[in-house]
Amino acid sequence: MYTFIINYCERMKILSAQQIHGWDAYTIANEPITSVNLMERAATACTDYITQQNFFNKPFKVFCGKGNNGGDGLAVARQLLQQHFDVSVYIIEFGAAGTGDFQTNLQRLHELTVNIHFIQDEGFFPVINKNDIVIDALFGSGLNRPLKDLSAALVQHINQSEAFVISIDVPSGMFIDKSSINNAVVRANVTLTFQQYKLCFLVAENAENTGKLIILDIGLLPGFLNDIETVFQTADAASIQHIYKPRKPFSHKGSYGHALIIAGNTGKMGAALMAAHACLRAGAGLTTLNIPSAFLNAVHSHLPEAMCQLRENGLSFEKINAVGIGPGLGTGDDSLQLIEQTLNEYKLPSVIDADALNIISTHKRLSRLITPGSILTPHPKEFERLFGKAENDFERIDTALKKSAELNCVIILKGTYTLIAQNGKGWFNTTGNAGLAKGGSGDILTGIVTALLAQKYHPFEAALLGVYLHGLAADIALEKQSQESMIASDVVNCLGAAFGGLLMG
Ligand SMILES: NC(=O)C1=CN([C@@H]2O[C@H](COP(=O)(O)OP(=O)(O)OC[C@H]3O[C@@H](n4cnc5c(N)ncnc54)[C@H](O)[C@@H]3O)[C@@H](O)[C@H]2O)[C@@H](O)CC1
Ligand SMILES: [K+]
Repeated sequence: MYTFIINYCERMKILSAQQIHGWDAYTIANEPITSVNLMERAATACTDYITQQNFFNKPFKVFCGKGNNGGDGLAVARQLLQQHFDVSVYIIEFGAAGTGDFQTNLQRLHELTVNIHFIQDEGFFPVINKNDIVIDALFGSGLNRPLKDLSAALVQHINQSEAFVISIDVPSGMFIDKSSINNAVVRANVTLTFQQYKLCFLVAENAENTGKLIILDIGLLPGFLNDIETVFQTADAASIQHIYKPRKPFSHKGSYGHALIIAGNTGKMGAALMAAHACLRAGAGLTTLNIPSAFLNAVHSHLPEAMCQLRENGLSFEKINAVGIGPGLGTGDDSLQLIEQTLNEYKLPSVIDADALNIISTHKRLSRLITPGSILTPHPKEFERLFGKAENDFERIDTALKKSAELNCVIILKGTYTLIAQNGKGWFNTTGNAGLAKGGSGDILTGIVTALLAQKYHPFEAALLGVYLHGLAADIALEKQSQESMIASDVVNCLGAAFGGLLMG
């Protein structure tokens, strides 16, 4: 089994709604701190953020439910009033009593203002002006069913306004760990969430509703995380540093492996060049490109460090430590043959990308030939061609976890927060930026991960480190480029600084 276990990254676990609740309770019991004081700490973190923004004394309209998310909203409203802001509070009324901490905060707020309104039906909705700042504290991690009736109408009312919206913990109506597609969900400009990433913030389908995500530290005790099992984690600098193996002074090119990149075809030779360039820059001892002979001169003039195998002469895996196959290969019969031969003859893990994945999608029998430990690097469209259409991002992620276990492979599902799935568990990468949304980015990722495999990183480590470095290099490229102007070669040229960044943490 190619499962690789990392357990030194406790604080990056992604929790379910129930576990989040458990973490609050653990902190309350063990710090110890009262529940209402923990709420005060969460509210203070929100108020501090809000008051540091340039809202130029605009009026605040704070919308609260009657759970603890609403309690946060009431505490924020009080703290803003204490700082002399103009604050009105609106509480959605379902007839039931609020939670204890909600009631305590309501009492505290009553001592400061009478500007508190209960919304019993749509007639009570206030006019929301363009100039208002809306604080959305209707529902948080306790949401247990889609919003409907009055609460859905209120969310729609907020969304129809042109006001700037700040959601506390989560945009109201959004589920923490499952899809909220087609539900009524607040469309926030900023979401102030507590302590950790939540799964809902890592998927593209929620991006428009989340707006800018700010993670506020509210001092939940890290000890809780030691003993809990999660399906997902994020990869942080500390975990990546553990993976990274610095080069040894008494080493030679043979110490770092020989990578073979099988890529490129007429009209798409750039993909092969970019993958090989990235492979060289990511540290492979030797890099060989398998290409049609017509492009030999192009490779020698652009990448003199790379060696070439001529495709017409067949494939050779002699002394090859890692294969990367697919970028710019095309989907013709010649490529099908190349892939079939690679899957049949090469018995170490490979990186399988782009057209190689597309060919496997149309010749499903090939998936049975994939060597255990191989790394598949689909973007969402390639993923769907391989494994079927998903109803939403959460379903796609779930399929990636299942397929990684079934095929005994690592699956890199590319996206803003790329998922690295292995044996039913998932890691999300947090480096990178929208400058990577461009042709060539995938080709260089294949080159980087192939180079790391050649250097004898475990496939899961190669995937995690490769994706992290790829994103970090893109972040560093922003020092000289914009997200618009950045091209894949800029990212490759920043790999040196990215490796350097690993050492600094
Ligand atoms: N001490 C704590 O437990 C802390 C909790 N915090 C806040 O507490 C929130 C979680 O609070 P709660 O667990 O009380 O939950 P919420 O405040 O998210 O709301 C849950 C309430 O709404 C009801 N509800 C759920 N779905 C509904 C729907 N679709 N329509 C109508 N009503 C619905 C539930 O039955 C429950 O009464 C977090 O998001 C966070 O904002 C923070 O103050 C940090 C500390
Ligand atoms: K909320």
